[in-house]
Amino acid sequence: MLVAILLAVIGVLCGVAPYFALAGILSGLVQNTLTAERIFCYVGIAVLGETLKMLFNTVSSLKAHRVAYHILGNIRCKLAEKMMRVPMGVMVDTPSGKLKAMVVDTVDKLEQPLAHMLPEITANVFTPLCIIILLFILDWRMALACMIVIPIGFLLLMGQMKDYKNRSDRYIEASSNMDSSLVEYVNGIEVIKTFSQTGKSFQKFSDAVKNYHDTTLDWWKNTWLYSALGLTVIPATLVGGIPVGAYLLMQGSISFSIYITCLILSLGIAGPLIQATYYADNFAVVDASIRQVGNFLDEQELVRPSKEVLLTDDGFHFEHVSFGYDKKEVLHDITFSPVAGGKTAIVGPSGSGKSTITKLMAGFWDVTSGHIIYGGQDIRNIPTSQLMKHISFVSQDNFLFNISIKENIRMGNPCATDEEVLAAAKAARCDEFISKMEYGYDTLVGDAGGKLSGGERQRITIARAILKPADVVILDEASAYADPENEVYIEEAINELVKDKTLIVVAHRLETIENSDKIVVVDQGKIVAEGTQSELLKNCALYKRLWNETILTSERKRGDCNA
Ligand SMILES: Nc1ncnc2c1ncn2[C@@H]1O[C@H](COP(=O)(O)OP(=O)(O)OP(=O)(O)O)[C@@H](O)[C@H]1O
Repeated sequence: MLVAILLAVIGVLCGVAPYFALAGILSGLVQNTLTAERIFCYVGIAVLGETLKMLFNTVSSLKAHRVAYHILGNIRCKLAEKMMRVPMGVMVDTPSGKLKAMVVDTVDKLEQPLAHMLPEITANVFTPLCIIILLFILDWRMALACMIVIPIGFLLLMGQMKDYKNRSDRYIEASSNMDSSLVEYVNGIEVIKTFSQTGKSFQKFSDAVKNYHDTTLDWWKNTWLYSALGLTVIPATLVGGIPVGAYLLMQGSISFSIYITCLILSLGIAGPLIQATYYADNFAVVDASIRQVGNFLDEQELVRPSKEVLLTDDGFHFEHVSFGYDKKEVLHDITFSPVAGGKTAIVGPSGSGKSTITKLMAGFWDVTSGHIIYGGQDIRNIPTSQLMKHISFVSQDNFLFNISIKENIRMGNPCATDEEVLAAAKAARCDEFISKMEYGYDTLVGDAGGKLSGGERQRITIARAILKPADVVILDEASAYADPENEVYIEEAINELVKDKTLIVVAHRLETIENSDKIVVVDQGKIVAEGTQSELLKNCALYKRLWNETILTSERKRGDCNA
């Protein structure tokens, strides 16, 4: 960047040459000393100056852009890395449109200032400075006369900086709101159409667009007068220079060539200065953008060590764990141990805290109090990457990346061979439907997305988990894909997944967990009972009620099928 600034300064200095050449021609003309060779020489100086100016500016701009895009790339990578380290809550609570706006648009706003502002502002301030020094060397009275309008013009321009910080904050907020409501509108288009919410949802987006429009217009309404006056006054250097110079000329205290040179040189002050004020505008944008990016980078992280620790076994233990997403506690003093090497089911009414328990095991959030122990260590003392080597987390959200199906499965174990990927897909009962696709395992998920059913997507994510050599499988059992055929396939896939592993399953349909080694019953964030199916049916009224509801639902379903 320093090289870019230096080159820009040299470029600007070269740009002063044509002014000297013009002054030389004019004073030669008036003093009758001009010859054809002199004219040729002056034109040569002017052309050379302009050419060098263009050359230096181009190289400077190239260098500055390279640096700027390097910086933008670094900021974006830092933001993406940060997303991996902040608690999941920060990611869940921030609309995806807002995150997109920050990583793409806010960071993009730094391109202009970085690539242009630093070299050009330096060059544009340096040139007028050189001209002013030259003017003072030529004649200090002419220098003052020419410059008298500049402070007045700047005072007028300063008027537009009134309330600048608030205005630029409002502008960035309005632009980010417009982005996030557009992303929300696009992501939710299916729900919007299904529930005929088109008008209401579109209204939210059009309100955001209107707000952006009003904010921008409001900004210009507040600044245009100051800007117009300032930009008219600053270039008017001749207003002081011509009369004062003429008077000094009549008095005989300056020569005609000094008079003409000063007037022409003074014309070179305003252009770069005005250009510099345009870039100065960017300071507030830089400030607001950096603050927004900085706030995210300063978000508190889940603190984990980087050095791997010794894990003695693959058993989990909850010891007096309490947790709340915000201030409201949702888990209260939970103590239990899933069966190592066996199957533990977590059951309870909706909203009782089952999924939250599993998310805490995967380290997505930190507990408020108490300890979650894995392999003899508090999970806060285990590096995330080490913990994740031991855990496969299969949630209801069957997220597939827009890469080939094969690569989606391979994410479970990047070192797996094609044969291993195929074996996992077969075990997860995916092979049949994948093979029927035109490009088979190489089909891009984006292309196949419309063709994949919810159950098929889930089986692909199970294949991914089968491939991962983890000791513990945490399964947030899906209740959504309950058509009989898929249900059978998914159950078979899950049975393959959990062979010889510790399984912790959040169960919504109790028939699938009746043979568990341990069933933990959760109600309103507390563990109310634990034991086997037969023990709980005897001792736990809540479990008995949930079981009866399950039986009733199954019978109703069977009745429907028979009918
Ligand atoms: N990201 C979140 N931010 C704030 N509150 C949350 C969040 N996720 C869940 N909750 C709240 O925590 C409580 C427990 O939710 P959790 O998802 O663990 O229940 P659950 O038993 O798994 O429910 P379900 O069976 O319906 O999936 C609920 O009151 C829920 O509203």
